[in-house]
Amino acid sequence: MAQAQFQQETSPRGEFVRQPNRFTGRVTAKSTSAPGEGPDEQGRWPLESGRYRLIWSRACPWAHRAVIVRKLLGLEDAISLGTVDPIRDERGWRFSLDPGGRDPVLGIEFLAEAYLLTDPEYQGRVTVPVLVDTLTRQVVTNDYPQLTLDLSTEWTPLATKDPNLLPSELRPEMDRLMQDIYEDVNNGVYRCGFAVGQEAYDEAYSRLFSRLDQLEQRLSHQRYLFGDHVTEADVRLFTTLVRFDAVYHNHFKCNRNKLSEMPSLWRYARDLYSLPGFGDTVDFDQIKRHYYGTHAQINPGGIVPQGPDLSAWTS
Ligand SMILES: N[C@@H](CCC(=O)N[C@@H](CS)C(=O)NCC(=O)O)C(=O)O
Repeated sequence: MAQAQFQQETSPRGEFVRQPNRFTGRVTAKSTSAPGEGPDEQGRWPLESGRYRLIWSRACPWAHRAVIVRKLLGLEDAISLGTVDPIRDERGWRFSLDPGGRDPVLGIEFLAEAYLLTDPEYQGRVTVPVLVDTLTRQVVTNDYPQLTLDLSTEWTPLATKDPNLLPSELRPEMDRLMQDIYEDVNNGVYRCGFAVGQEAYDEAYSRLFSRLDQLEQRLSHQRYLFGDHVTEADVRLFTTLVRFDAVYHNHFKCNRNKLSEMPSLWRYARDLYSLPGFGDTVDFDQIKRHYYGTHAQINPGGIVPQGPDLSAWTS
């Protein structure tokens, strides 16, 4: 069997099995801690404007969704944003885009510093997105699915916009659809790309395209996943779709067809792209350089392809 990109996260059958999210702290107005204090007995950090810093990579779909939701909710002043270099070196994500190579607020060079300060025994991958407490430089959470749900629900007192991304009457159906989209599409493209067994790849590929066919059908008669209103489910699907033709189709072998060959999904993704918070947070150059440049088992030479032509996203 071929060498896996992430040995620790590969099953004996060659499937990619994503590591669990190590840090699961939550920021909420329900915390009984005073401002400036750490989490209360139930692990709840106090809600404070300007205290927490979201770290993202422009390349990463999981981090991208947090940045979109933060913007849609108008939380930019409440939660500051730090950006890592799309190319990791052997020490992982680094702040080499910042002057002096350090995050200007946290003062660290590598994201791993915050992880190890919080858990000196941490041995997993150091991932984005992550919410960091600027007072202690401790990681609050890298639990990206909970993070965006909390932005919509627990951060309401600091939000300056109310896009209603999680309409309560739709929640049960949204949760089911978001789970299907996670398994087959968001994580499905990684299960294709990081599979090191033919069967594991075939299964992930078939689930990915069956789910995309289903979504194509759904979107043939409605503008967004839940009608005329953008919800968090759209944010979650968008961050994978916008990377599809640029990287997943080729680099992760998700190549039955391009997104641009699925008319409803293509119309839908470009519609979202045109909305504030979506297209203006996409950086195709960093996306391509990250994927093609950092997965040595998949693309040993690190060559970043010139194509495809992405101009249709904006035309
Ligand atoms: N936190 C999640 C997902 C987030 C994630 O995988 N982010 C990627 C970027 S898209 C990352 O930070 N990878 C770092 C690495 O692979 O070393 C996980 O632990 O699997």
